[in-house]
Amino acid sequence: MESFCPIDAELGNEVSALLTPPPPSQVEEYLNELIKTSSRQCHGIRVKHNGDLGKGVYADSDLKEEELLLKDQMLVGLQHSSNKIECLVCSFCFRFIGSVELQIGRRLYLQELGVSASQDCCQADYSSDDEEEDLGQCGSSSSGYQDKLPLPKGLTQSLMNGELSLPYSDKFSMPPAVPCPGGCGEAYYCSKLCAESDWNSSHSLLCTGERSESISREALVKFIQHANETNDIFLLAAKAVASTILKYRKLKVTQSEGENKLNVSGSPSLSLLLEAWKPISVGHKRRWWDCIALPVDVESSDENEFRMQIRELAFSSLQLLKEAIFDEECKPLFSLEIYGHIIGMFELNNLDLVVASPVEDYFLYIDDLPDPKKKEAEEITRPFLVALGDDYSVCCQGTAFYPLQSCMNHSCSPNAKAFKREEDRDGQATIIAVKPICKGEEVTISYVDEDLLLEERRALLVDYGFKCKCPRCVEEEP
Ligand SMILES: C[S@@+](CC[C@H](N)C(=O)[O-])C[C@H]1O[C@@H](n2cnc3c(N)ncnc32)[C@H](O)[C@@H]1O
Repeated sequence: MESFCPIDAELGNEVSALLTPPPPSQVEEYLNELIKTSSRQCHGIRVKHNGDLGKGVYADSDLKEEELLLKDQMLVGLQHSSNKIECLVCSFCFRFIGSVELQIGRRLYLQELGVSASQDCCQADYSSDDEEEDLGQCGSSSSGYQDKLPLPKGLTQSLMNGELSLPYSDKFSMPPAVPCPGGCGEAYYCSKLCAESDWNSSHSLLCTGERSESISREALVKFIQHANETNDIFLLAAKAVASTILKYRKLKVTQSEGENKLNVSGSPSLSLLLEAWKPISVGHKRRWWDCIALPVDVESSDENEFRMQIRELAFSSLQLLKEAIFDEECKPLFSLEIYGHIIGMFELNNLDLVVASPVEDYFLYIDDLPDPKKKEAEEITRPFLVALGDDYSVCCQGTAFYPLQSCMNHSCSPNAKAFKREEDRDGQATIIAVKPICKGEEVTISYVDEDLLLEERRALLVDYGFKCKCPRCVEEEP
């Protein structure tokens, strides 16, 4: 039987007010204002509605091939839980942090311990000004010893604590790891600014440390564990809920101070909540369990049951989140309808978050050194390379919602693409023109690999809930 969410029944009007998309003119105004903010580096584009496909991005001037169109800052993003073992990045901007030695040492150390994604792999102190290691807390030491060539005992620790430095690693310097001010020992940052920004935007509610502002740290740990064991998209949904609650509280303080009174109608708390919810309200969304594509191993006769199971999973996650960060004034945010639509929005819009690893650059640099420098350096670096194995450098991988990039519609012969250049070493989305684009033309990207055949592309686009009818698809249709 379907689980019943009492908040959906009790606050049906508030929930539907939150889920009703704002009028197109308001959406365009909000998004075009984002384009104007200088930090986004937008060039010659704007968002407007197109009757059939909802909103889209259009060229506002003639654009050249390879021109940078947009560097979009994420609204919310996360590094996949499994990837946290592979690399240490800033929990806010996703830049690599620490040092080449720390990146390599930490990865080998966790590999040796056999730490898996669902275990806590981040509970070590990497802060630059603290010499003392805190390695004892780091995961299980029971099993899963790597099949790669292990290093002599103590070497990985020497790398991690800075006793051992690798040749030429100073050419690949990274910002020192700043620990979370809340004391969770899980989040690290590239700067105090990123730590503060994350704290203020969502982490103060989602931190499991002593300074956490959640209502129950124990419940929060259970919520995080459940997400790590099932689907880490729940962690992203929690960020969206937490950031809305924190925005609501800030708006309330501003209003009570009498500054900048909001011109709002209806009950004050709903009006404030709608304002706080605005960044999410403009995203295209459907319920997660309605829009998620049926996995290939699920028979179509089992579709209803599959969708029901997804709904139940979301319900379990929501109950855990509610125990951890519930706020009576923001109660509608804890309805299953809202939770399902937030995750559905990620399903339909998110872009993979990828940041290249400086560890790869480091080993390539050593490989390119002239002899005898190369030989000397390799004598020291080779054992580490061998211990790391073929996948010696792994990029940061995650998922993020980008407010402007998510307005770009799909084409199987797109005129733009998401493409990280050499200098793009953080979690922002970079969109580049791949053809000249004329003023007024729609800017499109491909949601799937364009080199696939029509049927393969169509199968993948089912995830986004539409059948592509771009000129290429029409032409290729038998
Ligand atoms: C990332 S959003 C793109 C922006 C969207 N049009 C909006 O209004 O927010 C993806 C959704 O846009 C629609 N869409 C994008 N490209 C499309 C296309 N080529 N044909 C039909 N629908 C498309 C689909 O509903 C898809 O799930």
